[in-house]
Amino acid sequence: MASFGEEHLLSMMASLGMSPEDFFAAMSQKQQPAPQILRGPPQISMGLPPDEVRRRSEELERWMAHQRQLPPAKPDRVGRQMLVQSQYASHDSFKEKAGNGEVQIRMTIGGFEGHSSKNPLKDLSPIPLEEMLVRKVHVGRYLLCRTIAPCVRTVGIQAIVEDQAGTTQILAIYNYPTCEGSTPDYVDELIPIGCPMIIREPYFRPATQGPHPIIRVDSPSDIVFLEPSSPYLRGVEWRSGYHPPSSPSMQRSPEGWKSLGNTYFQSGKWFLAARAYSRGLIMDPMVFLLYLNRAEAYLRLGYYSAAMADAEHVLSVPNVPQVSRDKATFRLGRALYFMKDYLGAEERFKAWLSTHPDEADGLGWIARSQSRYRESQKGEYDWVELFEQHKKTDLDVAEYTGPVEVKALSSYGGGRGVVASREVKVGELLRVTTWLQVVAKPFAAAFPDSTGRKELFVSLNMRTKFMETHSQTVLVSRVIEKIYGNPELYPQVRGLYAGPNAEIPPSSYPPENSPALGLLSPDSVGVDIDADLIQAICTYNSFSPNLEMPIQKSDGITKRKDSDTPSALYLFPSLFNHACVSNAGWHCIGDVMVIRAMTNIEAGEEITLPYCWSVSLSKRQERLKKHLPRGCNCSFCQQERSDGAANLAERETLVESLRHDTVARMSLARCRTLAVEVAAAYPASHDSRSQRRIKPLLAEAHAAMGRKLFLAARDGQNLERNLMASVDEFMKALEASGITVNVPQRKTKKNRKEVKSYLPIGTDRVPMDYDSRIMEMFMTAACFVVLGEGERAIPWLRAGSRREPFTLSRCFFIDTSPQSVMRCWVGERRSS
Ligand SMILES: C[S@@+](CC[C@H](N)C(=O)[O-])C[C@H]1O[C@@H](n2cnc3c(N)ncnc32)[C@H](O)[C@@H]1O
Repeated sequence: MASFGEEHLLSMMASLGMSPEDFFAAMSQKQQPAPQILRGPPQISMGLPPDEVRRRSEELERWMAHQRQLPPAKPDRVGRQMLVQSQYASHDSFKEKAGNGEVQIRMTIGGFEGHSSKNPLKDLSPIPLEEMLVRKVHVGRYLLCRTIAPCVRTVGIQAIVEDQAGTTQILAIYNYPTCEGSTPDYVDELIPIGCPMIIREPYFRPATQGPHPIIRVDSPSDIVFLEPSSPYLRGVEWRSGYHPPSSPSMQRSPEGWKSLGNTYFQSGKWFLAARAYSRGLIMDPMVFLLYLNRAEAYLRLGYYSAAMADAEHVLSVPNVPQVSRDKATFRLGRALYFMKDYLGAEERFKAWLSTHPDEADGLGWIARSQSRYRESQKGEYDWVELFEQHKKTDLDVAEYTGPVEVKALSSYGGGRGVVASREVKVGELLRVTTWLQVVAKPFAAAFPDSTGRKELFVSLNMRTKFMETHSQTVLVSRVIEKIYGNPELYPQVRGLYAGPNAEIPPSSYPPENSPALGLLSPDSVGVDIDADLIQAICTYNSFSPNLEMPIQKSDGITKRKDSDTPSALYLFPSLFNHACVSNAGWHCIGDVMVIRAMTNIEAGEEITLPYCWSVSLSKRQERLKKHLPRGCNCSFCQQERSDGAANLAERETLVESLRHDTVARMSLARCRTLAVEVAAAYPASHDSRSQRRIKPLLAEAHAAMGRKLFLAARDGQNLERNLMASVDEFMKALEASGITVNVPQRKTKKNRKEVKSYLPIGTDRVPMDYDSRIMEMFMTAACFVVLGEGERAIPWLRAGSRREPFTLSRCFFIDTSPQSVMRCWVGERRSS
């Protein structure tokens, strides 16, 4: 029974539509203590400025350190009725908000006090809730409990559970498969009332966002949902009764489970379907149709090794009718395809086609398998076809790794890096045979989704003390789900660098083949997933795939439409170390990452990538902080620093003046003096005779000047003079970026062919800021077209549209014909 006070509180929470956790969090926010007293944790909320986020994170860290020193203690118990009623109120509110189509904004804290069990369930002994202590991981024990109220989607899933003795507690389950964006109805079916479960080595976490401790499960491998005949339920009695009120009834036959599974399948609830088929199989493992159906459900979920195992099982059973064998063969082919066994897949599709000669589907799959095999073996891609699909976030492409190998490089965090296994030349993809190329698909990815999102996450990453976007937040649970469904891939993720406080990973990658583990059933994964480790790995290895977007015309400036930051974990690309001016570069087409040489590379030379780029030294250091807490020391940064503090400070100021919006408002005269000021901030005495120095800020200044002159000409001011001056500035911009500008060749009878393919730029180096420089090449061409010198324009169009992926991707969005350049000029003039 709830006391009068409790009832009062209850009705207040219900009227506010708040769960006890939310309610107490809100209350403690109002009564936030002074930091030094450490009476309660600081509250982290959205919209705090970065400095304040850092300050509160540090305070939270101190608070947790203080908590760790305290002995474990009995929690204050909240009455059963109060918990259940407020959970129902939250559930109603959850349903109402979902019904109204409201986007649920959720905030969480990651990289902090996580716990995942590593001991097998068979070695654990039960513990009742009454014995569990706050601030303690109950190593060697397991909690048997069941839900007594509907579950509610919060950041994870919030449940109210009871143990056999009827003691109740709030349970928060994070990172459970298929929960992202789930509706109230789905959650009701995923974890129904009365659902019995086991929590391995439960952690009773002190409240961080409210005074109420909770049992917190971070890893889906720590929770085992029990089917009715589980040995862990044998002889178990529940003090509160056989079934909690409102618990759904269970199927009683394999056929019942099959038909329930089919109903789930038809409504796209593949996880629930796979679970229903599994329960049918527990009742009768001889029903091969349940394996066959489950294989399809696993395929839809992306649990490929499990799908393969089920399809293979059906094919191994004697006397299975041909129609089912065919289905199993086709499903096996698809599973193998997505497991990158393209030859195996092709074989299965051919076998399938032999019994279905009229089905076009089979031919399509055979062709896809053959293309993927070619790509994976030779690195031959149809780039144009790929760029055409650039908006997709799941391109059908095979991975390829060129002449590179992982080597122990002890000076780096993680102790490894990637080196060239033979000499590599930068150059045109289709002509040069010794190019470097790595093409990778993400292990898991999250892209901003403007349509139909039901929830928006923001998280505080306690490792970096930065707020993370929705995509960065959900990436962690997507990686966990991929491992859940494909446990044999876990070693490849676990072998990545997990930060300075984690174990040093093995020096080789990928790890030696360990015996393949499959998913046992949707309710039980055969591998212990360390959720905290995955969070760390995502922190130190994820990329933000810079989706290709059409270059938009506006003062010649490249603009992208992205408003959120996509986030993806790539496996092999995670092994490359950083250099600001690197010898290789990366970019993405859809979710496909392409890594290519930016300069010629010697055999054995380390290959580096830029993790980020900015012309500002301080901005680069700020962005690299989580990787390089003591700052980047690459040769380019060293060279920049050698210019001295005064020049660097001056350049930081000038970076601000060179922002595109500022330049757009600037007069031509001011822009000219700005270019002079920038040039002066690079002391000529530091220029090397043998090598042209890269001066990215100077490149920006010249490019800005060139654009100003171009616009002045377009506006009718000294057309010829301004266009020639504009070309001159563009040339200076290219040179400041490190591009060699070639003297045009004279046409003679002998070299007519060479002149036809002549490139006005050197091809031995692709600069960091190539995106911008391509624009200048096209604008140079435009200048020549307008000046009536089409012949001189053509080499610049050729230069800007070189047939290699980095440039091709840009050109794909631009019509590079002289007519189009002309049209663009006339159009801009009219609109101005
Ligand atoms: C994505 S991992 C790169 C591969 C890593 N070295 C490994 O062994 O797995 C990123 C981490 O490598 C280290 N690292 C990368 N570039 C570095 C650099 N230029 N200097 C020092 N450490 C670097 C940092 O510890 C960084 O957090």
